[in-house]
Amino acid sequence: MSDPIIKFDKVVKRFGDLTVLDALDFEVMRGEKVSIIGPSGSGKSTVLRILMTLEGIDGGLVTVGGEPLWHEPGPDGLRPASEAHLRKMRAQLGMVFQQFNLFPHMTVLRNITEAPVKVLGLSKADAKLRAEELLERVGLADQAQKYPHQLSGGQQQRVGIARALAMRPSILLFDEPTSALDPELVGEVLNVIGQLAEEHDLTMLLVTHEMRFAREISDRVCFFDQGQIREEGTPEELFSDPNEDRTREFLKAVLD
Ligand SMILES: Nc1ncnc2c1ncn2[C@@H]1O[C@H](COP(=O)(O)OP(=O)(O)OP(=O)(O)O)[C@@H](O)[C@H]1O
Repeated sequence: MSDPIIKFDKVVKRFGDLTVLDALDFEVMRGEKVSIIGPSGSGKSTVLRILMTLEGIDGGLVTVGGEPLWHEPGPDGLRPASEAHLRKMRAQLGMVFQQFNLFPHMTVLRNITEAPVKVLGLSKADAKLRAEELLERVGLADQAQKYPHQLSGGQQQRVGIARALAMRPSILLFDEPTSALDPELVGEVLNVIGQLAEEHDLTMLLVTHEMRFAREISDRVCFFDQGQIREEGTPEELFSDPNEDRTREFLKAVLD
């Protein structure tokens, strides 16, 4: 775990007058499981959306696997990335969204096979095999022919996880994957994410309000505040013995 697979170097992100990321420095090592916690509006989801190439940046450099994400080499140094470069870089990342974002008019199976066929060029038969294995893994082998609206939120989110994994990303991003779920459905989704966290090679970056879960599965927890990492450490350090008053206040508010 010595090689940063994700690196934010003085990254600035603004929405109009609002500076959401303020010269953010942030690294994730290959295979590391990192949770991002922090108050609402502190820029946590923005970090994931930048990595997923859903939002651009206004300054600094993001690298993924050692290559610039939002830039590519040109004759006079780095220039803004082309769509082809973004597409190539995006292939390393998968994202699980808060609102599942499944295609409502496609069956569960098709939701999972669509991108491997269209983007990776897999044959339909191979994509189906891959999808079936993944459905087995998330405990939904018998739901392949259903449509999203026929599933519970927890089941839909497990399809969302299978769909992200079908692209075989080396980095998996989770944006508050349980916050849209009824409380009784949270556990089944956390179980699946917890199993993935045991995979040595997979890098995971998780934005979550589930503090107990973050504590259980993470190698490192980062407390975000006002577009910067205010404090970071092992779960033990951050949750049991935070250094910063701001971290203590936040934890007190969310854990009480
Ligand atoms: N597309 C956008 N246009 C304008 N403002 C935005 C946009 N996306 C995010 N913001 C603002 O940027 C700030 C950071 O948003 P972000 O979603 O990253 O926060 P967050 O820490 O993930 O919060 P939460 O825990 O509530 O999801 C917020 O103030 C948000 O309103």
